[in-house]
Amino acid sequence: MITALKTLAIVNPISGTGKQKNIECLLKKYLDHERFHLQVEKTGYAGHGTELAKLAVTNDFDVVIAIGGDGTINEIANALTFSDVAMGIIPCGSGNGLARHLGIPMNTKRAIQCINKATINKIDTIRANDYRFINVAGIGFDALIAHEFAKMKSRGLASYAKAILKCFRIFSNQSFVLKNKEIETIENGMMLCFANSSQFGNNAYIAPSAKVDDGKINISLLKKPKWFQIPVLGWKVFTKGINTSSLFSEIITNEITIVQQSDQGHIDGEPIYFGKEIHLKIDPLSLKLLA
Ligand SMILES: Nc1ncnc2c1ncn2[C@@H]1O[C@H](COP(=O)(O)OP(=O)(O)OP(=O)(O)O)[C@@H](O)[C@H]1O
Repeated sequence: MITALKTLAIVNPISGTGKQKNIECLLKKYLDHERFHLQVEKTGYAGHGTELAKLAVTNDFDVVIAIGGDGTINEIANALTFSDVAMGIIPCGSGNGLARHLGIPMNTKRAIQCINKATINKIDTIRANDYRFINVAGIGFDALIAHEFAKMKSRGLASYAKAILKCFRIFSNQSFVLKNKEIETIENGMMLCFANSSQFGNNAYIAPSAKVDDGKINISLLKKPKWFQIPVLGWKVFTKGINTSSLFSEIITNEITIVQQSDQGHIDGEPIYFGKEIHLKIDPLSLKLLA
């Protein structure tokens, strides 16, 4: 007899636009209960996902399913990295960058059916000072957007677009120092992104060649476009072609130190403070993923 995998589903009730309201019914109906012995918990506050996932590790769970967006996934991944517990994903966020990169369906029923057939593989995680992330973090313009977006009353794509427009008007290029064993350079740009996966979310590709299991961090530098360059740049971002833009350059490495002018940053769209100096290091294949 095959024993069912001890599984905890962690639902973020405030992520995205509320697709997860019906999640318990859908899990009951479509999850393979012979393969997964399921318990469901909801997060009650920011950071709760990490606490619940840590409990799952100490209580010998086999799988934790993150139900939310990249912020929820990141909280859970932080607790599961270097453990034997695998993370599954049912995307219910606003951007769902990692889920889209991994090809997980945005439709909840189909995402559950994918989990039924999924296998366990390992992916990289990235350490940035005291933080760890698995999708995309950054400094500069996108960090400012994350801080601005956090102040807004409503989430979703329209609010995000509003935050982008507001920040674009006030933001100018910054200088970033990048140094490791191979390079030491000062670059001017609008933003510097640290990518494990290829996209921010909503199929906005900032690092088209990034892979989550290659042991590398893709550092993408984007210079501020002139207003007339925005339509083409936007089209390139959403068609995986940003690497053909003259405003884009990339460093691919496993470890690097970056010095910025501000102390702001973001991880998977959540505003944080990295400080002026950021040490980035990849931890190859440090997280088990059920996908
Ligand atoms: N009950 C809660 N109340 C308030 N905040 C919460 C609660 N539970 C979790 N959170 C926080 O909500 C944040 C946003 O969630 P999440 O990133 O999953 O959704 P999203 O921003 O809509 O999606 P995406 O990141 O894919 O764009 C998480 O970083 C988490 O810390």
